[in-house]
Amino acid sequence: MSEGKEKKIFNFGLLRRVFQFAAPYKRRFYISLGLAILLAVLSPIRPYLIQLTINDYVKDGAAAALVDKIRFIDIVIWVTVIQIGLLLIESAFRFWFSFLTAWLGQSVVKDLRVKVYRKILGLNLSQFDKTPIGTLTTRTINDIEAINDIFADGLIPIIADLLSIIAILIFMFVSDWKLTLVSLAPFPILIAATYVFKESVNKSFIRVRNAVAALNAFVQEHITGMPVVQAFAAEDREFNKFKKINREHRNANIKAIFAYSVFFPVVEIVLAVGTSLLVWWAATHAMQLEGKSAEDLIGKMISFYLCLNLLFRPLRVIADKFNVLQMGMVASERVFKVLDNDDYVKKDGNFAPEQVKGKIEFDHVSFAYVDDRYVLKDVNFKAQPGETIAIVGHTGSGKTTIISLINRLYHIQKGAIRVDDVNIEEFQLDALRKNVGVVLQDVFLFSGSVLDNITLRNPAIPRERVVEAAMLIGMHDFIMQLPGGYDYNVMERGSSLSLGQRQLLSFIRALLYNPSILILDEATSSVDTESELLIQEAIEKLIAGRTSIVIAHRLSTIRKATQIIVLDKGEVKESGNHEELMKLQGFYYKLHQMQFEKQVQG
Ligand SMILES: Nc1ncnc2c1ncn2[C@@H]1O[C@H](COP(=O)(O)OP(=O)(O)OP(=O)(O)O)[C@@H](O)[C@H]1O
Repeated sequence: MSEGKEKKIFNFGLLRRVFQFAAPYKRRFYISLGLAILLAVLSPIRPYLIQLTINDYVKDGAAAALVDKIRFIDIVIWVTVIQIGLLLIESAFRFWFSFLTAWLGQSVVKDLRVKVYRKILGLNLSQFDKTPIGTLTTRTINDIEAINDIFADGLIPIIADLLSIIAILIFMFVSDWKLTLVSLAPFPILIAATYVFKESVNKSFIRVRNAVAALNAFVQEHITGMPVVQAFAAEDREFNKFKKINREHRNANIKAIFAYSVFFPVVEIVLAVGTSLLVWWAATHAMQLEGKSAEDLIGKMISFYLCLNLLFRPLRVIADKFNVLQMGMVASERVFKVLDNDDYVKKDGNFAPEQVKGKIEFDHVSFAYVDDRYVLKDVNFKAQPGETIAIVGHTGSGKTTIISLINRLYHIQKGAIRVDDVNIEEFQLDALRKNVGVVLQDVFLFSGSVLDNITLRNPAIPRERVVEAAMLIGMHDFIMQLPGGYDYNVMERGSSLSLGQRQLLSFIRALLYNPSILILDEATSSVDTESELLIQEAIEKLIAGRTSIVIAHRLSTIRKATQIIVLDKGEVKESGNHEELMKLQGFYYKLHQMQFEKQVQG
């Protein structure tokens, strides 16, 4: 996002939308606003009481002390008790106010995060191709946290501070406008300093945030890619890059700290000058006045001194709060962009069969991931229930794309894909996907137990069925050898298991869900002969009785396929069974010689 956009503070539409999320907590929201008003009204009372006490009791009391010492002491004690009482009430309200605004912020954050995550879960896969993972993580974690600050440290506290500033100013002006003007004479300096400070801190904050994002992205990426870094002995180079990003992070923070270090002494100096002017004016004028007027002025001077302190307290932090508000607004704009993304998977079909028979048809299908760069061109094929279709072709020919389209991970631009003669667009998405089992080459495992990874935490699948399926696939003995067996904790992304083992686990998963259609992307990695046999047998068991579409890398799978589709640059070059295609001596024949014959030799 450009910095120009970051500057936009008061986008009221945006603010209104943020506050709509507080609607379920309306009562607490209004209570916090009420408290803000109450605190504002309370703020000038203490200075006023002091003024009153000094004017009406202390100076009179001095005279009265000669007459009625006991009565004078009584009054002073009472005034002190009232002062303490007021302070306690104010503190209690302030605690309630801070707690409520923080509570509101956290509740809004909780609701928003659920909404954003639900949205992310439903986004079309093409969105994940376009948006880096780090960005979506930032939206769900950091940006939403910044929205919390709009409530806890932003708008409502700013309203509370402004109201108390206004209340104190009114009191001061009503009490003595000349004295007010004199003591506030250095204020324009403060306003200018606040403005400069706000701008400078804001710029530093943007730099800090970018630096944090860069640090996060760098560490995340390099820990994931550590095998590559170490294998290519790139540690030193990467370490130096890290140091550079880290230095930028420190520099950005130091800029912000510098602004704070200049601003706070400036505030203190302005306060001191204001106080000196107040004392100087009151003292010189008191000397020129006589009797009651002179004594009143002294009372006012003391209460104004308190007022100045009360004024400066919110002023010191208001610039900071404006920054927090501004950050929150920028963050909310980004979060709403995710919420407003209408490229989500539309579950609009209503055909929801329990179990499909498994007929698949690609009817003149053309597809492009981006604009009109078609990666599949006019693809046609049919698979009858129970048949196995093997897709072969060079790398980048569109094999993975074909299998991604069957369960509607992407929408096709031209043609139609039908399952049981019904266009897949007319299926209810869940129903379609329940019928299409997918086993990918790079099996993604979540951190959790082997059992959790097989069932995907579906409580409807009992452990016994998992064991049964594992036995059928031939994985049971292997799993039992792991420490903890089915409860063995698979590390993040399954790195503690080999590629072949991971694929076998996902075979068990597919078998359990018992889909009528199976999509299988065979792992290309070479495994030892024993595992190879295990995998071959498992594949046979897996595809038996289902319509299977296999991106085949094994000659054994290809030979057994009912039909082989030969893809080249997104087009079907040839199709038929192994014998037919070999006889043709065309594209498949050459591919076979190049890719598969070495398997026979090997
Ligand atoms: N998410 C994506 N966004 C944009 N283009 C993509 C995307 N995925 C694949 N492509 C492009 O589509 C074309 C077909 O890719 P696909 O992954 O289907 O090939 P493949 O035959 O499965 O290759 P391989 O055998 O290497 O897995 C390639 O040119 C690829 O660059």
